[in-house]
Amino acid sequence: MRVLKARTATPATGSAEVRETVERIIAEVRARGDAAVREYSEKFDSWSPESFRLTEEDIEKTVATLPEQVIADIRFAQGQVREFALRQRESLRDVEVETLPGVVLGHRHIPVAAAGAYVPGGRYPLVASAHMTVVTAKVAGVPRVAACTPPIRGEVPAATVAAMHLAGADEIYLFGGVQAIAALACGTETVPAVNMLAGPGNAYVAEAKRTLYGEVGIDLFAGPTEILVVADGTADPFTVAVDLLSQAEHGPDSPAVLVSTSETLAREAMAHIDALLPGMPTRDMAGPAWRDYGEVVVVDSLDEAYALTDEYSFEHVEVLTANPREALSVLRDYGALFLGAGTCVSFGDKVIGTNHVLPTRGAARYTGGLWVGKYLKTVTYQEVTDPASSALLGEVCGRAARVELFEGHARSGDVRALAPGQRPEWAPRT
Ligand SMILES: NC(=O)c1ccc[n+]([C@@H]2O[C@H](COP(=O)([O-])OP(=O)(O)OC[C@H]3O[C@@H](n4cnc5c(N)ncnc54)[C@H](O)[C@@H]3O)[C@@H](O)[C@H]2O)c1
Ligand SMILES: N[C@H](CO)Cc1c[nH]c[nH+]1
Ligand SMILES: [Zn+2]
Repeated sequence: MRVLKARTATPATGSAEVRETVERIIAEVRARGDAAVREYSEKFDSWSPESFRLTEEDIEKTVATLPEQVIADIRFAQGQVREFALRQRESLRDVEVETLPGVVLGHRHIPVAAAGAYVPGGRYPLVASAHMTVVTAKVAGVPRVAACTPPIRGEVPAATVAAMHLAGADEIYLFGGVQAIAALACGTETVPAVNMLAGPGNAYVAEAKRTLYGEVGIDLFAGPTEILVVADGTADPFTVAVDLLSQAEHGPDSPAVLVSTSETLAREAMAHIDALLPGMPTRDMAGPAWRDYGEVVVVDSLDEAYALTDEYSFEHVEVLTANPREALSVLRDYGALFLGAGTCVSFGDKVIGTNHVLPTRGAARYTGGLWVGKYLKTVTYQEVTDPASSALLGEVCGRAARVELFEGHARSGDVRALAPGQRPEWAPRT
């Protein structure tokens, strides 16, 4: 393995500075509600409207400002996301089985009653995150979806508001950052609390969700964007360079990694990046990201490339090789996989229909991305209608509980093992 370019910085996600800031803002919002939300919104976003929640009239006026093509494209993307989410929902069957005569065990998928959908907006208006969070929640059957996004440079992000509205959001708030996450999780005088939070965000937003987990549910840890490209000598180095920069532009803390079996391709891709960066309108993000978090590694075989890719456990993995589909059965740890040159991470981000809210910072080792299943609670139930089965279970339960020294549990089993009218020997004589 040869490293042609190494990263020079460590991401701030989860750093002491981020954790302290997050804890302070959450404590303030918990203690002082709307007043604290307003203070932090003023401080970080120069934003202090009369009400953070948009009225129906505000929403209609905002949607009306947008060109028809923008609305049509939002509808197209939401149609793709909805279609895939519906199919995924259909794949989740309720289960009911009889494991012994008259012993019925089952599970049901019940949507959470209220979900918060965070749509990022600090640097870019992430319109598509509204499709991913709100459409998916609605397909899951969540009755109340409260969506929020920060203003973008002091302006209402009109396309994001339209996307939230068209996706079916029940409430739309214009606030962002930790204060928004805390308001939705803890509730304030004007923001009813939700049961679960979903959506991506910067290091502060991701850390806020992690901190509040337990008090509310969260979808997953979805922080600053990451991309890893696996390429062999058949890949186009220009496409490799363009795709790496496509995600580096998210922010100066977005890692972009190339793992290649071809040193020639790797060097050509690096040269293209150097040539492309100065003319890129988003070079202020992509430039530092590539400089500090860009990596290029040359490996001896695709097997080595796949092993290294699993080690990185990145959010996005593009496979640009002669036989990209091979990676599907080999790779284990990634958020989303993009097979072949016909597609790219940007398709997943915007239009193709898979969800772009994905695990970062190694979370792909234990979870996939957002999907309908994340908004559902899989709960079990049981019923025993055959007295003989109830008696059998009671006997085994009594013995098993006494092995664990749980006399109270054992007695619940005992009473099911008795004939009608019988009393256990441990029952007090009256
Ligand atoms: N993993 C995923 O699925 C995924 C998907 C889309 C986007 N993303 C990531 O989402 C992020 C979006 O970040 P963003 O910043 O543009 O928008 P954001 O909405 O996540 O964060 C903006 C908010 O951060 C707060 N903030 C900014 N500086 C702060 C500070 N110093 N202290 C406390 N709070 C502060 C502000 O209140 C602001 O409203 C990017 O990192 C992007 O890569 C991830
Ligand atoms: N790449 C992001 C996920 O990390 C999603 C996104 C939306 N728009 C642009 N990008
Ligand atoms: Zn992106």
